[in-house]
Amino acid sequence: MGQEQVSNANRFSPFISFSRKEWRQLRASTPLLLQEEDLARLHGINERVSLDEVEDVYLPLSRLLNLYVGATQNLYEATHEFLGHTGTKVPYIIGIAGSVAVGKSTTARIIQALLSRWPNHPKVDLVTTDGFLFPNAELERRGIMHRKGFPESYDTRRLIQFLADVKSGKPIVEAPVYSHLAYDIVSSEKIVVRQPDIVILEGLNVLQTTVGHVPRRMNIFVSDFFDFSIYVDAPERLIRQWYITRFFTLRQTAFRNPESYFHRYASLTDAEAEATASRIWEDINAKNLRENILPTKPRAQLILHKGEGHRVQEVQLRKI
Ligand SMILES: Nc1ncnc2c1ncn2[C@@H]1O[C@H](COP(=O)(O)OP(=O)(O)O)[C@@H](O)[C@H]1O
Ligand SMILES: CC(C)(COP(=O)(O)O)[C@@H](O)C(=O)NCCC(=O)O
Repeated sequence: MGQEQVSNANRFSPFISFSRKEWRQLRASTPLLLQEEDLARLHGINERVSLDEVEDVYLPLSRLLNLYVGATQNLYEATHEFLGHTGTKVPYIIGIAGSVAVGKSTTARIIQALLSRWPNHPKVDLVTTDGFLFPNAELERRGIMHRKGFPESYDTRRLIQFLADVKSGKPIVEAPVYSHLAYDIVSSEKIVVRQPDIVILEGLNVLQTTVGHVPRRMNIFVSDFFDFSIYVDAPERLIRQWYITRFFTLRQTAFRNPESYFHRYASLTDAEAEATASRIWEDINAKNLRENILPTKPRAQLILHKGEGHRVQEVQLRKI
């Protein structure tokens, strides 16, 4: 492609692309500096996340989100004034999508920690969509136990009801909880959302509008409730590697717990662990990525493109 064709392609793309260098400069006027305690908190989330990554990628992102939340809060004030002060405060909702093991939950927790430092939105709650998976008993009844994470394994109706309740300003809204240890929904536990300033909803499925190639029967989508959405992206060969590495870590940690659903994996040799993780990756997670997750990428408002070592190399922001 010649130079002119490249710039034409960019002109018609719905996204503006930033190299890491360009993106990090957008943090320049952020008054926020990271304090020792913030760093400790971020390392508590994931000790492998480097300070460079936080400063170059996540601080500019938190600045952008702060501006967007502030603009929405101003719009809300305008509507409130127009209606004669009858409205209730409703949370700003951010969706985070991407493959299993791409780093959605780490990204969500970093963003939660950084956003809660801004005075106009200190209360930031995090909800994951795994709580909205059908319980194992129901998945078994439907014969789809091997399809966990695929669109049909979620109670999407319930997820949409949850979001509708949060967005209508209901004072207390409950979300169900999934345990990776039990590999099932824990019916005795709930996450309680009490009108926070921001809700981050993280999960594979948050930008989906179809089940496979068939449009969903409901004409309302999870993403209809989002004020902003992020897709965490990386080449499949890297995500596969991260999935296998995480499986090895779990073999030495969580799987050792006799209560773990996958306790039997704790005694696998390295070669067996590699083969088992590769098989689960190929049969379930890679398939789901190709068929149901990757096609939702262009629907996001912002895409984080990761490379080796989870380093974000490029950021794409949707033009308004
Ligand atoms: N920014 C990052 N830097 C280093 N390691 C990361 C980063 N994000 C995620 N990881 C690692 O990658 C793996 C997958 O991350 P996780 O957040 O659990 O993914 P997901 O929620 O998408 O399944 C984990 O082992 C995690 O420690
Ligand atoms: C629970 C998950 C479906 C992820 O759910 P999410 O929070 O993204 O909705 C996934 O982590 C999972 O367990 N998949 C099943 C295959 C596997 O064990 O990797």
